[in-house]
Amino acid sequence: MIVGVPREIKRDEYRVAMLPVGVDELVRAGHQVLFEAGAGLGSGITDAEYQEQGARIVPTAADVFGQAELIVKVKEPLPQEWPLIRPGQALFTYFHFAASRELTDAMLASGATCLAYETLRDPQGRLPLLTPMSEVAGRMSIQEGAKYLEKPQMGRGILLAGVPGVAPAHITILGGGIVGANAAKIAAGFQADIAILDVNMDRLRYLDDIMPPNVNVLYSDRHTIRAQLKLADLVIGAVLIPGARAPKLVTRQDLKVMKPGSVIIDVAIDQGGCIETSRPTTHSDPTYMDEDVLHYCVTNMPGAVGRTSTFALCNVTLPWVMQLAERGIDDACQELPPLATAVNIRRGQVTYRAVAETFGLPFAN
Ligand SMILES: NC(=O)C1=CN([C@@H]2O[C@H](COP(=O)(O)OP(=O)(O)OC[C@H]3O[C@@H](n4cnc5c(N)ncnc54)[C@H](O)[C@@H]3O)[C@@H](O)[C@H]2O)C=CC1
Ligand SMILES: CC(=O)C(=O)O
Repeated sequence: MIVGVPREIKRDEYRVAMLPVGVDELVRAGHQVLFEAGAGLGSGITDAEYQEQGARIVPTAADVFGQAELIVKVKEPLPQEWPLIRPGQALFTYFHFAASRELTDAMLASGATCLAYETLRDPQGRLPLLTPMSEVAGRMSIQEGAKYLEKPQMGRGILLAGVPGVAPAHITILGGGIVGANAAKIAAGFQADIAILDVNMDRLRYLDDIMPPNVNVLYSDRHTIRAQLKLADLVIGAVLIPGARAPKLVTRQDLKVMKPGSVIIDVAIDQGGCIETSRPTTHSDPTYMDEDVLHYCVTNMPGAVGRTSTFALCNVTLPWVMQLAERGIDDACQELPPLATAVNIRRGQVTYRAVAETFGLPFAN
């Protein structure tokens, strides 16, 4: 199979979808790998390093899309890339379809098979291709929150840890999954005062067992969320209903009870965001003020720490790329149930129920 890796063109996206070891494995198995020139540079990997493993470097994205049967990417294709996608081609990347009707329509029209990293489920029900980036974003959310709570960044002027005689910051984390647990772990190290809210009681019991005493776990309902918003200096949005648009747990009206200059990091923005006032931002222009609350809603947080994130992502994607190349796209998806759960769109039809329901589109099983 010809596998292609284009350069990521999203703003401030420094990840690349394959490491030199991935090229080595594919070439050893008899496949060809095409790389767009410079694709790895944001993560500190040169064309020569890929070439040494047998990759063919081509000058443009059009060369990659024009020849490859399987495109392996990091972020969703952007409008400039849409015309390059061919019917029958397969794309393996983050899509987050529920956040964008335009992207969904474009991929339906393309005739391609779209395998989304974020919905691939393993036999234990976990999301192994989302997990490493959620670990990165969860950990990053606290360092970004700490920065934006500083007064020159428009925050309240609060130090997460406090000092002897002055209370630490209160951090409310909506959703206690991978992002939430990683955010709590880092925030706990800062000695902040933390509450994690979730609707999954088993998860809350588990977090209660493993977290230090400055982390409390609470059941997530309207009243508890509102009570927390009054206390919070920093809110982390970390809920997920896989494949679906994120539920809006906080309305514009709710923000009125928050302290002026408090900060929201809505990590769930890639699925539309869990705060009514959230809208996507970029690393170059990450924040805006609404209702006196500073919002940070960057849709590719791990892109800023591209080198760490590239290694973390490629460690988990490569085995699935190998399966797709070895078995062929359709056979791999029929024979391996986790790959079937990644297929969101196939040849003009929506094949992921939550995406179909989000947009009222027909669902094809
Ligand atoms: N902005 C970015 O760059 C990145 C965003 N993400 C996103 O972060 C979000 C969270 O991801 P993960 O932690 O991996 O998901 P996860 O599935 O591990 O955790 C989500 C949690 O939300 C909980 N939840 C669902 N409904 C809830 C409600 N009403 N109230 C409270 N909790 C609720 C679930 O029970 C679950 O524990 C996803 O949208 C993911 O795509 C992940 C990585 C990077
Ligand atoms: C999960 C995701 O959207 C990202 O890592 O950018």
